[in-house]
Amino acid sequence: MHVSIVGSGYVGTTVAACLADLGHDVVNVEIDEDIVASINAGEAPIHESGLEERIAAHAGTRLRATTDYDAVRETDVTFLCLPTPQSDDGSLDLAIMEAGAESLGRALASKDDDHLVVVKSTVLPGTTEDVVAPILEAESGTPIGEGIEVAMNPEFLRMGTAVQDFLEPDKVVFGTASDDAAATLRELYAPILERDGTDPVETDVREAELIKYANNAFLASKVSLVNELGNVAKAYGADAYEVLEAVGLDDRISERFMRSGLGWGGSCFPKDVNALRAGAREQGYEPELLDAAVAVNDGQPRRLVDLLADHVPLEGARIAVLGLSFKPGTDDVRKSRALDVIDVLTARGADVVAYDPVAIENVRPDYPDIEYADSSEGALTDADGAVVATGWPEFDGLSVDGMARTVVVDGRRIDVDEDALEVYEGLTW
Ligand SMILES: NC(=O)C1=CN([C@@H]2O[C@H](COP(=O)(O)OP(=O)(O)OC[C@H]3O[C@@H](n4cnc5c(N)ncnc54)[C@H](O)[C@@H]3O)[C@@H](O)[C@H]2O)C=CC1
Ligand SMILES: O=C(O)[C@H]1O[C@H](OP(=O)(O)OP(=O)(O)OC[C@H]2O[C@@H](n3ccc(=O)[nH]c3=O)[C@H](O)[C@@H]2O)[C@H](O)[C@@H](O)[C@@H]1O
Repeated sequence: MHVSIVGSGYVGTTVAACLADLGHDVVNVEIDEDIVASINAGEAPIHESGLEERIAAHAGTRLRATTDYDAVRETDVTFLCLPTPQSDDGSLDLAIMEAGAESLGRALASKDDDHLVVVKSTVLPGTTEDVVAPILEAESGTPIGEGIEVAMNPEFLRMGTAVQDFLEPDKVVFGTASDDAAATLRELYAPILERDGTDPVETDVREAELIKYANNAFLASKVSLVNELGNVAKAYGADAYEVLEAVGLDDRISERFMRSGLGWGGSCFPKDVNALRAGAREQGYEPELLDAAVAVNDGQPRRLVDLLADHVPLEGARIAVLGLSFKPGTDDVRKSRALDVIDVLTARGADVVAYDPVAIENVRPDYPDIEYADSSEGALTDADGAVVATGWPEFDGLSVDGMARTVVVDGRRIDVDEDALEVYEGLTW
C-alpha cells in the first residue's frame, strides 16, 4: 500500500520506518528540512532502538521524505502524526493539527481517486470529525465520505522502545466511520495483526480518540496511586516496593507500572492528563480523580527535597542531582521530574551539580547557572548530599567515595550499599 505520513517526529518516523519494513511504500511529509535530509540519507533523525537500521535499509527504495505535501497524492492513505501540545491553560492546542490538515486538504484537491486520512496524533473526542474533517473538506473541495474519508488510529508506543512497541503492540485500535476505512486499516496493519493473531479493536472515531486518553490517564493515575501508597508506606516506616510487589500479584492489578518515587513526566502523560481534565471541564464534568493524580505527582519533587533537608541544611550546600531525563533510556527532558527537583533545590539555596549520561545538553540552555559533571563520581565529589532523580541502571552500585557527606536520597530505587552511607533515604521506602 502507498502511505504518506505527515509529521516525522518520534511517532511519524517510527511508524514510517516500520510500515516500510512491513512492505509498504512510505513517504514522510515534514516541514523540518534537516529531518527530511536525514531520512533520505538513510539516517534516523531520532535515537530509537531498531530505527536506524530500518531507515538505512529502506531509504531510497520503500521510504523517502519530502517537504512537499503534493507527495500525498501518490498515496492511498495519510497518517497525521503532528504534535498536539498543551496550551498555557492546560487545554489541547490544535493549531498545528489545523495547519497540517489545511496543507493536506489543499494537496488532495487535485487527487482523483479515494483517500483515507488517519489521525494518529493524540486528540480529544470530536477532533477528527469536527475539526480535521471540515478543514479537509473545505480545502480539498471534496465532501467527506465522497472521495475523502477520515479515521482515528491512536498510538501507544513508548519512547525508548518505540519500534518494538509499534511492531508488537498490546492492542491496535481503529476508529472509523465506514467499513471501507476499517478494511483499509486492516490491510495496512495485516502483517502486525497476523503475526500474533491479534484482532484490532474496532470502534467509532470518538471512542478511539478517547481510548488513547483513557489509557494514558489510567497509567498516570496508577503511578500517582502507587506514589500515594508509597508516601503512606514511608509514613508508617514500611517499604512500598515490598507492599506493591505483593499487590501486583493480583491479576486484576498487574505488577507493571508499580514503581513508586518521583512520579511521571515526559512529553505525553502531563499534557494528555491536562488536556483530558480541561476537556472534561469543558463538557461540564469535574475530573476530581485526575486533578488528584496531578496533585500527588506534583508533590513528589518537594517531598524528595524535604527528605534531604532533614539531613543536610540546604542553604549553600553542594547537592548532586543524578539523572535529568524523564525516564532512563532517553535524552528527553520534557516535564522531567528532575527539573522540578532542581527548581526546589535552587529555590532553597543549594548549589546543584547535575549529571546525566545523555541529557545534559538538553537541560543546559534552560539551566545555564547550575554546574554539570561528566560522570556520577564527578557530580558526587565534595557533595554534601545527593538525590537520584532518574533511575539509570549505571547508578546501581554508586561509588560515593568522594562525597563530603554520604547522604543519598533516592527517588527511583537504585541498588546501593546502604551500609556504606551515612544516610540513605528512599522516597517511598
Ligand atoms: N512521543 C511519543 O512517545 C508518543 C506521541 N504520541 C502523540 O503523537 C503525536 C506526535 O507526537 P511526536 O511524534 O512525539 O511529536 P514530535 O514533536 O516528535 O514530531 C512532530 C513532527 O511534526 C513536524 N511538523 C510540525 N508541523 C508540521 C506541518 N505543518 N507539516 C508537517 N510536519 C510538521 C515537526 O517538525 C516534528 O518533526 C502527538 O499527538 C503525541 O501526543 C502518541 C504516542 C506516543
Ligand atoms: O502517549 C504517549 O506518548 C506515551 O506515553 C507513555 O510513554 P512514555 O511517556 O514514553 O513513558 P513511560 O514509560 O510510560 O513513563 C512515563 C513516566 O512515568 C514514570 N513511571 C513509569 C512507570 C512506573 O512504574 N513508575 C513511574 O514513575 C516514568 O519514570 C516516566 O516519567 C505511555 O506508556 C505510552 O503507552 C504512550 O504511547
